[in-house]
Amino acid sequence: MNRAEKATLQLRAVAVLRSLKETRTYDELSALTGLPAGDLNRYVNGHVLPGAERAREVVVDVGHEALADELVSRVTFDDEGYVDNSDVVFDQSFLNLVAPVAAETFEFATPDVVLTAATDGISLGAAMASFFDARLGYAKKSKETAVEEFIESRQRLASGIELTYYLPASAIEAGDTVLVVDDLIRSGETQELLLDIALQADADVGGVFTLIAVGDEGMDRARAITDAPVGALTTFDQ
Ligand SMILES: O=P(O)(O)OC[C@H]1O[C@H](OP(=O)(O)OP(=O)(O)O)[C@H](O)[C@@H]1O
Ligand SMILES: Nc1ncnc2[nH]cnc12
Repeated sequence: MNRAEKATLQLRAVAVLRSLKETRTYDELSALTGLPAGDLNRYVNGHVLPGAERAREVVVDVGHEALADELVSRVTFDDEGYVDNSDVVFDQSFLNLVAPVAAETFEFATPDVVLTAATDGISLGAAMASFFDARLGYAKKSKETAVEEFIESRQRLASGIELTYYLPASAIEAGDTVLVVDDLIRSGETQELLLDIALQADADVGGVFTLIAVGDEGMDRARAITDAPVGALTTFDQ
């Protein structure tokens, strides 16, 4: 790890601790992290940075678990098993915290472009793109007006309905590394379309990340298409 990477990791840990501190006392934060309250106070106030090893533990263990718990508390399921995750995808600050945790937890290649599907993937896509200093592209179910060239991918769903996603061709260049993200993966049909778009663009897939996986089907489908890391912040049973 070079100095810049170390500093980045340390600052990610501080961001995680600051966010956890917003709703906790130092004693509570100490109980959650296993770190002394005095150290936490110095980190949160920016007087001292955590060492690299401690920083990694904060981000990967504490940050991941705390965000996953928070996500579970914000998501509801209706009687037919459909997910309402509005309280997550409408909260850009929450998603901004997810980005460093996802980056540190899964070994995604650093992307040039974060690719997602409109509509609900966009806010997570924006958080991930901002974190990686990458461009954001979102495929839509309709053609954007005034755009002339699209990469399109069509699939007949289990229901028999055909689904097509369109991405303006200028969004990805050949050779770009693409991180595919979405708020939710269930069947994996949307992921299959997004990954197909990335492959049509001659891009390299650097990873697939979702906030919520419902069951394993969609994650397995993505893993069958790419060797890159495929990860979820939280997995719910089908
Ligand atoms: O793994 P899958 O079975 O493909 O499901 C996941 C997709 O479904 C939802 O989008 P939806 O198609 O409802 O569009 P929206 O974001 O515009 O609501 C969600 O945002 C994912 O993109
Ligand atoms: N909101 C949702 N919940 C569960 N599965 C889905 N597939 C597409 N949208 C979904």
